Amino acid sequence: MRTAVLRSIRSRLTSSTSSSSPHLLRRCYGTESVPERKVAVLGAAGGIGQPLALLMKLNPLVSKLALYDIAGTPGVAADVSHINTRSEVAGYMGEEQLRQALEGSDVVVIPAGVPRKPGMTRDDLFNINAGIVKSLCAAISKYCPNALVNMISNPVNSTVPIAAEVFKKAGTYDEKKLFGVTTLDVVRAKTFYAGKAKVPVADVNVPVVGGHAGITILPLFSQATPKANLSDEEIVALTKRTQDGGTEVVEAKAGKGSATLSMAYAGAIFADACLKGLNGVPDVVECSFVQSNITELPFFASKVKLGKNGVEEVMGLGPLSDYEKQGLETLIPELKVSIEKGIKFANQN
Ligand SMILES: NC(=O)c1ccc[n+]([C@@H]2O[C@H](COP(=O)([O-])OP(=O)(O)OC[C@H]3O[C@@H](n4cnc5c(N)ncnc54)[C@H](O)[C@@H]3O)[C@@H](O)[C@H]2O)c1
Ligand SMILES: O=C(O)C[C@H](O)C(=O)O
Repeated sequence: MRTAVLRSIRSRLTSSTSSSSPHLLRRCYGTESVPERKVAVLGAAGGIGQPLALLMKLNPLVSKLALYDIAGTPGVAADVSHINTRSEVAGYMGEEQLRQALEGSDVVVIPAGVPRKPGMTRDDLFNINAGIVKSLCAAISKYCPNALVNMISNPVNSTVPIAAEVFKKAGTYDEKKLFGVTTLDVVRAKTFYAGKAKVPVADVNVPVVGGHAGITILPLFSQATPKANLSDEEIVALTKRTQDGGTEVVEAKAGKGSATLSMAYAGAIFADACLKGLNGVPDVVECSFVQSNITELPFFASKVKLGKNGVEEVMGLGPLSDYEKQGLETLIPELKVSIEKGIKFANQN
């Protein structure tokens, strides 16, 4: 039973999250040919950090796993390190160990920061998380300026622009290497769509574009596959449930935080896609909030092709339904404000 579960998780992480062929992956990842890759998780002792550390330890593409937090990492690292998989695990605690945690990293995943409580918006986290993200990104620009950065800390619509500004000031900004992790929106859209359309969830694909907060999350159910005959009312309900997915969890947790387990899963899927891209696996595609020129906004989430240098191609939106066109028009002003807030913070503080 235990072996079957582990096999299933590992196969999900190494087979197609994207359009990559499982056969090709198997050929690319014969044990001898897997390159060395270091992944650092910043905020590794938290609600997301701990299950994410577990999932990254199960990922055979990782050879070194650095677990950093301001407290609690020795225990998490000792625990995870006993799992008999490829990567070597090390825990780092406190700012004086941040350099060691980051040096040599290929991918840095950042779930550091405070989560929401009921009644809060993601933007209410800005005052605390903006400063955390800014200082962590300053360290990244010093110690691993070439790493791919996977930003999970909220509000993603502002923390990604903050990171970009910090990297620009340090002279290390590479727009191909900075990603806002919006995979949980895709994970939710797939789950909700499969339930409504009564199709096997493993077969479902749904792009989610825009940003990562409320109406800025725009699932494109008109492009969902397998196709299903859903009514307009059903599409509206699915869209709203995807947009409010985070709040649904925050309310259910009743003051004990926000999504951690589903986020760890989503974060692991996205980090895995980044590693595959770095390793030269072709046609790795995931949605992510990146520097973009597909709309008038400087950052936007859409399908992105990942390659050896990070973003290989920011893909277009594809054909939109009238409902989606309207959603796009409505989200742009809100997303613009969040992006500008992040840029302003980074430049004033
Ligand atoms: N992008 C998404 O889809 C998504 C989904 C869920 C949660 N989130 C966000 O992820 C963040 C973390 O959520 P959580 O539930 O894991 O919170 P948590 O409070 O359980 O864990 C956060 C961890 O960050 C650590 N931390 C704080 N300051 C730090 C610093 N300067 N350096 C390193 N670590 C630091 C804390 O010690 C803690 O262990 C929140 O901002 C939350 O809103 C994003
Ligand atoms: O909703 C939150 O605050 C956390 C996260 O952004 C989510 O979508 O679950």
